[in-house]
Amino acid sequence: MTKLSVNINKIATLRNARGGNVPNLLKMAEDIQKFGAQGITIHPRPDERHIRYQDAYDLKSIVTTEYNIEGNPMDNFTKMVLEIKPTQVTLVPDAVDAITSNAGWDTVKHKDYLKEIISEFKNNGIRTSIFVDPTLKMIEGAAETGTDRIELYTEEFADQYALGNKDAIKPYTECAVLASQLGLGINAGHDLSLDNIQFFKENIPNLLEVSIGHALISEALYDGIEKVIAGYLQRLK
Ligand SMILES: CC(=O)[C@@H](O)[C@H](O)COP(=O)(O)O
Ligand SMILES: NCC(=O)COP(=O)(O)O
Repeated sequence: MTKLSVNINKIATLRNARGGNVPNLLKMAEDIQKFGAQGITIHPRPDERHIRYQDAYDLKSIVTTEYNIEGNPMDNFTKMVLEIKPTQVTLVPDAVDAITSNAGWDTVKHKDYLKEIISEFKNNGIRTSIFVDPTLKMIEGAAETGTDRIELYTEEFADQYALGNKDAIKPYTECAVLASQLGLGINAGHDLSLDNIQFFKENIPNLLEVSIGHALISEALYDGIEKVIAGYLQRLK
């Protein structure tokens, strides 16, 4: 089975737009789990433009499924993760000012750095995953860091699939096969959606978890809009 971990960054984006507490991030996290999602993912960024560091602490007691915190292991992030002790930390090499994640780790160049930080998280009982592009060399490098899992960076697959290029799955399948052979667990994420998730799942052996946010929250808006408009019209009669 592949677990669905819902990334709630976009709920926080909406909340922050007005400075109040609507939508309520903690209530949404509770409900998302009540509706069956098997995990909650957050990716706090240094400018706290969506998830705030305080949200990460507040969510600790709300997330009763798998709590996955993603980010670049700079000092503040690492301190926070070690204090919260989520189920999993996913390390992403994004720049401080990145609009969104846009690359995986160079697991060869940064092997020693990753080894050190991964062992610190693991010694604290936190499962580790590292965000990687779908290239065999990066998977081999990942295995040498001691990480429990990798997260395949799926933006390229999602872009190509939307253009009708189903062959774009091939490097992901090859990397998943190699990762399994090397004893790595396999997660995936970025731009996965209702359109592409089934094809992705069917072609990736041993896919343990997907984290999905941007498309899922957008789809929830589209799916909910008819009901909400009807509710307003009813009250305006
Ligand atoms: C690692 C990854 O692909 C996601 O965490 C994504 O980067 C979400 O971050 P934003 O919501 O800030 O785009
Ligand atoms: N790790 C990927 C993630 O959490 C969600 O990415 P996206 O669905 O917002 O692109």
